Amino acid sequence: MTDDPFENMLAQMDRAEEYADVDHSIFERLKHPERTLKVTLPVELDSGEVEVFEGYRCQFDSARGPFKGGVRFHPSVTQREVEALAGWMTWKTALVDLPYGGAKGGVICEPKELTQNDLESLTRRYTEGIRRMIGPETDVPAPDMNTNPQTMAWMMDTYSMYEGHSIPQVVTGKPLEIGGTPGRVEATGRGVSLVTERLFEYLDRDLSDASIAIQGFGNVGSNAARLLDESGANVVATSDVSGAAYDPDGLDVAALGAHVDAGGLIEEYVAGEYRGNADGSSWDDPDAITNAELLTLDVDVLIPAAVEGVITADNVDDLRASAIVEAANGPTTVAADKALTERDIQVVPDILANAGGVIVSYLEWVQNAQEFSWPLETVNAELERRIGDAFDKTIEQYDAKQLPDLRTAAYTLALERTAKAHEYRGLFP
Ligand SMILES: NC(=O)C1=CN([C@@H]2O[C@H](COP(=O)(O)OP(=O)(O)OC[C@H]3O[C@@H](n4cnc5c(N)ncnc54)[C@H](O)[C@@H]3O)[C@@H](O)[C@H]2O)C=CC1
Ligand SMILES: O=C(O)CCC(=O)C(=O)O
Repeated sequence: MTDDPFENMLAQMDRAEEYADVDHSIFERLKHPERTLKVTLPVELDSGEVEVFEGYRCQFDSARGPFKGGVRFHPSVTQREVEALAGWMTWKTALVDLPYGGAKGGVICEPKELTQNDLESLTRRYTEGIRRMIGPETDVPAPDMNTNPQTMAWMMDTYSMYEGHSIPQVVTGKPLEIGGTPGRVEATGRGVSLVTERLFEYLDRDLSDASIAIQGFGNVGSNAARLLDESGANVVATSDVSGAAYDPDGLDVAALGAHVDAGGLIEEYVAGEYRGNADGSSWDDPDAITNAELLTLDVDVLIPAAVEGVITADNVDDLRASAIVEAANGPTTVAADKALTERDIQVVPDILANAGGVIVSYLEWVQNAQEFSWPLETVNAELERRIGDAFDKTIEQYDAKQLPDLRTAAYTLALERTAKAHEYRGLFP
């Protein structure tokens, strides 16, 4: 089996093809990104050195509307990864029925080693590099790993400088003060929490009795943990790149959030070096475990919310969770997926589970176009309606067609919708 996320995305498509009502020639067309731009980004760092970074923007498919997708800053970014992520964006926007195609961007860098000035210079350089590709009607970036509202503000400002006037809707996930929407920062985590609740309703199980392990405590993982904790579930483990914290009686999610917001690592938290209150003392005393151990905990729900390719043929037999909700993009390889299906472990696929972010990005974009702003309650209600509807349609497809798993159900819907758009538009000769 391959570690290449693009091959994994193609293999997921192949698994769905036999059940999807899609002409094989159009299906073959859907396996190729429309275009990928590679940019070279020389940046003068605060240290005085000039470092040359590399970045990408892949526009995968635009049959259903403008390209849409986040920008990732991470040392392991590759062109293939960005192309896989752009493909997943295409299936995600189709599944949740947004009038968008799919795109993704990435810059190879280690943000932890860069100052705030360095990050601003790099972001502006990257935006300049891809600015002929993006635009409010063509391709609309958003945050992903290691990027945030501040990154989007720099992108919006750089793009606007070249255009000569402010164009807020060129990116989503902006700060509120420059056209962001309430609810975007926590939207992906909120969607993960809503989808987990729906899954438990569908399985006729009680979420308030459930134990949950979440790999990754960044934007998505921490918000999912907070909202699931608030809904009564028991978050027993979480992690970051430094390691994992585990307490079978349940973690103090609020304390962990305060620690991480103050710049703390999970390995410091489990060592008792707590940054959340003035005297540095911690009242939570979890065990230190590894990220690998977190994945195999005996829990009701496992939520991978960090990087792709963490559930593989090598560890799938050791997994003990009875359900998996994929908050990260592409956390499960196809080989592992088949094993999970055979073991009857329900997996809510990434293109459904983490779609809350792009749904609220769409709501931000619509508000920008209308030059009108909505209150948080309206945004959250619309998020719940849209992700709930996509969940129900995926379940209907799964039950009606007796499909092997929820990913196949989600992919058949997404592929059929995207193929239909190609047929109507006549992009297929
Ligand atoms: N931010 C968003 O709105 C969306 C994000 N996603 C996906 O969710 C995942 C997480 O994204 P964010 O929370 O935005 O990123 P983030 O940068 O805010 O947080 C990432 C978290 O994962 C941890 N991490 C990184 N590498 C790791 C590793 N090798 N092992 C264990 N933990 C590791 C980090 O320490 C951090 O806690 C990604 O797969 C991303 O593509 C999906 C949809 C939308
Ligand atoms: O909010 C968006 O437009 C895209 C978020 C994203 O990158 C993702 O869903 O993977």
